[in-house]
Amino acid sequence: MANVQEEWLKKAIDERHINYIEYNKFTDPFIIGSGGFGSVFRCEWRDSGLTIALKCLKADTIVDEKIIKDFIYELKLLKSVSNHPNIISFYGVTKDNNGNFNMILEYANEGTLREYLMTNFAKLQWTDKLYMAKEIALSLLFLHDNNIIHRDLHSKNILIHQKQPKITDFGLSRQINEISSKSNLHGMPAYVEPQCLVNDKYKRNM
Ligand SMILES: Nc1ncnc2c1ncn2[C@@H]1O[C@H](COP(=O)(O)OP(=O)(O)OP(=O)(O)O)[C@@H](O)[C@H]1O
Repeated sequence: MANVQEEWLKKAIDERHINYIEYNKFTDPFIIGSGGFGSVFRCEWRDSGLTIALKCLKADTIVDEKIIKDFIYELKLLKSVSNHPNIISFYGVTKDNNGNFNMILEYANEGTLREYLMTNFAKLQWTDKLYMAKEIALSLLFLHDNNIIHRDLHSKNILIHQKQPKITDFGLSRQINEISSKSNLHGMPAYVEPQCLVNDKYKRNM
C-alpha cells in the first residue's frame, strides 16, 4: 500500500480513530460480490454475533494509488456518517491473511436495490415503494447536511437490509467544499445530473 496512505491508516488505528478487529474473529467467509476495489465477503463476526460484509482492497491494486486513495477516502467518509439507519454501518478495519486491509461493514441481507426490485417488484405495494423513496431521500438529506455529496448514487449502491434501504459505496463521494467548479463526470452516466452533460461549469450538488 502506498506509504502515505498506509501511514494514515496505521495512525488512525493506533490513535483509535478507527476500530481494528483481528481477522481471526471472522468466520464462515462466503463471497458475495466484487467491485472496483476487490472482493466482498459475507462473514460471521464472533463476539458481536453480527453477520458482516468484508470489503477487501485486493492485492494487485497495491501499485494503483488512485484506488487506494478512494478506499481511504470512502473509509473516512463512512466513519463520519455511518451511524444513520439508512447508511450502511462501518464497524472498522481488519487485515486478512494475505495482508490486505478490509472494511468491516454492516451486511445487507437482501442485496442491492436493483436485485431487490427485480425479485419483489410485482408484490411491492405503492406504499412500500414510496416508503423506500422517502428513506433514501432522508439519508441523502443527512449526507448533504453533513456537506457530503455521494456522486455515484444508483440502484446498485443502495443495499436492502430487512426491507430498509441503506446507501453504500462512498468511493466517489466528496465533501462539498472539495468539489472544483468544474462538473467532472463521475459515476454511472444514466444517473448523473443532466446539467453536467450540457454545462461543463455546472457544480454538482447531488
Ligand atoms: N454491505 C454489503 N452487504 C451485502 N452485500 C454487499 C455489501 N457490500 C457490497 N455487497 C455486494 O457486493 C457487490 C460489490 O460491492 P462493491 O461495493 O465492492 O462494488 P460495486 O459497487 O459493484 O463496484 P464499485 O466499488 O466499483 O463501484 C455489490 O454489488 C453487492 O452485491
